[in-house]
Amino acid sequence: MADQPTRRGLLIVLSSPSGAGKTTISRKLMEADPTIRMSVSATTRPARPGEVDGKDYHFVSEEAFQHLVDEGELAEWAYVFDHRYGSPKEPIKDALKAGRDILFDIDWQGTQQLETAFGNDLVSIFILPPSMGELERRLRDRATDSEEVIQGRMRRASGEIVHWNEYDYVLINDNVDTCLEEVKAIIEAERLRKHRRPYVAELARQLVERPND
Ligand SMILES: Nc1ncnc2c1ncn2[C@@H]1O[C@H](COP(=O)(O)OP(=O)(O)OP(=O)(O)O)[C@@H](O)[C@H]1O
Ligand SMILES: Nc1nc2c(ncn2[C@@H]2O[C@H](COP(=O)(O)O)[C@@H](O)[C@H]2O)c(=O)[nH]1
Repeated sequence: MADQPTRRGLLIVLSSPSGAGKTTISRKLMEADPTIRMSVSATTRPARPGEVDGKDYHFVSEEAFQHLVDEGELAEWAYVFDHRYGSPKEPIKDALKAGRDILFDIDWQGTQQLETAFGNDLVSIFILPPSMGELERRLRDRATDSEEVIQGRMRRASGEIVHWNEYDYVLINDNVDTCLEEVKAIIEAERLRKHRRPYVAELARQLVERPND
């Protein structure tokens, strides 16, 4: 059989209120499927203990972030919890061209912007916590933020959740392993969609037009 053209890469977006488990699920997903790369965001928020510059985020100053915006180097950006966060454009273009999938851990504002820019190449997943009480427990148990920051994130949780219906899929992260399996199933199915596999349409046409070949 002739070489099959590479399928188009997918932009996979995970959003949720802070603490529902996006980062946990993203890490496990990339362990399970190393072909998926994480989009490393730029942010003006200070690094948490253990976070690595260039791996978890590109930690930049306000001036450096503004420069990225002015130079058009971000595919989307937004203010989240009083800091600026944005997704670099270049790795997205490279991934799409190479037929690789790229994973985003971003909020609803960024998702709307990527939806406008990349439409058909985007799959968006919203992750709900089982309850607000459990969300607060997870933020507290994570032990990465001050009480003030935790309270701020809890106050803004419903402002994020209210956007659930703008997403293609909505999952409940009660059990991490179950939620991870659901994310994997979504990605598997989305990779098989016909508009991402041009050779399927080509084969179907050939089978109809030249059934005796
Ligand atoms: N299903 C789960 N059950 C119990 N704890 C969980 C579950 N999923 C994640 N956690 C824990 O909840 C905490 C928050 O998870 P995580 O950091 O992945 O959230 P997040 O959505 O990425 O938050 P943020 O938006 O602030 O980055 C972590 O300590 C994580 O280990
Ligand atoms: N619109 C964007 N949102 C982003 C981006 N990177 C992260 N985020 C979201 O910010 C909050 C807080 O993250 P934290 O690491 O400080 O806990 C969370 O909801 C992320 O999804 C981005 O590039 N663009």
